Amino acid sequence: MSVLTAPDLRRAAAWAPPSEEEPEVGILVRDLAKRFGAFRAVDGVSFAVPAGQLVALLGPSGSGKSTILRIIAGLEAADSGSVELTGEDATALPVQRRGVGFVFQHYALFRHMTVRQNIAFGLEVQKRPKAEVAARVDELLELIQMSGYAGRYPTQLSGGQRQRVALARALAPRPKVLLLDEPFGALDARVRDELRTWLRRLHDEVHVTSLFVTHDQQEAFEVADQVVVLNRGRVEQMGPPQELYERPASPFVAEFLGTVNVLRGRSRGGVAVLDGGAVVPHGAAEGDGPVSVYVRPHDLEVDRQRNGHPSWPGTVRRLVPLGGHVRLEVALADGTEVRVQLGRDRQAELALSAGDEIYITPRELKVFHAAEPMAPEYVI
Ligand SMILES: Nc1ncnc2c1ncn2[C@@H]1O[C@H](COP(=O)(O)OP(=O)(O)OP(=O)(O)O)[C@@H](O)[C@H]1O
Repeated sequence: MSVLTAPDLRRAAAWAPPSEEEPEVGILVRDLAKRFGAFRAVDGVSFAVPAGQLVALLGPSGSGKSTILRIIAGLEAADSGSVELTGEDATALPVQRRGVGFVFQHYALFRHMTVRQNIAFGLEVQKRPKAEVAARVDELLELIQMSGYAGRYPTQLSGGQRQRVALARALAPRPKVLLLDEPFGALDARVRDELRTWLRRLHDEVHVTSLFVTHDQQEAFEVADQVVVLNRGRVEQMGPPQELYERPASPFVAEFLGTVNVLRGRSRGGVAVLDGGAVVPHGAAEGDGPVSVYVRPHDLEVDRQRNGHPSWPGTVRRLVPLGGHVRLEVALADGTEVRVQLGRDRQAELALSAGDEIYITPRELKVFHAAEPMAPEYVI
């Protein structure tokens, strides 16, 4: 998380927008590295944000997200690596010449300025003609659906409204790229949810290349065209949300993106034998040795009898009704607990209750070799 100061913003807003056509890559970072003392906060990070896309930087706390964003903005200098913004090498450019707009969680609006004055701020620093400023502010007020609030002060707004104004203020000078650092992090869950939907719609209208930092997987999935997953200052994987979810490149990505059952076993000749004795045919992990099998709760089918496919016998320990589906907690033969997500209709057919003996069949699973390096699958 970062805190921007008023001088930071003033410097950034002095940038004058270019008029040339947009290139294909909005943001390109190559081999970025940054240490704080002996600690490697960013450790060889490369990724590209295609022009006009909204990309999320997703990772746990301390994975280096904000540091990367600050390096792209020019608020922090990298030890090595490069940053290109819309095709131009920006590595050595000062913040005011980068053409970036920021929205940060903890950067409050200027309290002594009205909504209109806050949005106009960047344009006034650029000394734009008054009529142009007024027209642009009106346009943005409409875009953020706050035309009726132009004369209010920040203290007279809700948290969600303030962040909308912060976004309009960042967009006013038509930045090349927009950088958002947990912009909804301080808001309550319901408002957060509304603002995500709103941000996605807004982005579909303005198409400004945007990089969005979040530690919340659901937020990244709802808002972003693509997600860059970070872990300990390194990129684990990048891709469209569904692809990451369905084809995680590492155990970290599989575990970070939603609930997953992890079963241990040994692989030999393309077949894994789990510690409990269950057998998993696969072709995924090369070689023999210890493996971890990752399977999502909704990728497990349940039957009362063996169904002809390799299945794992287990006992239902608990059923938790969760509206549209039921969560089963199942103990396998060796006592391993597995979570299964069962559709309401399927539960109506099976009428399961605690203590029932069942067979579960994985539809989809991913096998990782214990020795498999957690290397990113993609590198620019
Ligand atoms: N100025 C600094 N001096 C020393 N250490 C720092 C500094 N800035 C960041 N760090 C450390 O670098 C690591 C990465 O920080 P960063 O803020 O980039 O992570 P993050 O993924 O954005 O985390 P969060 O979601 O908690 O903000 C953290 O361990 C942090 O303590």
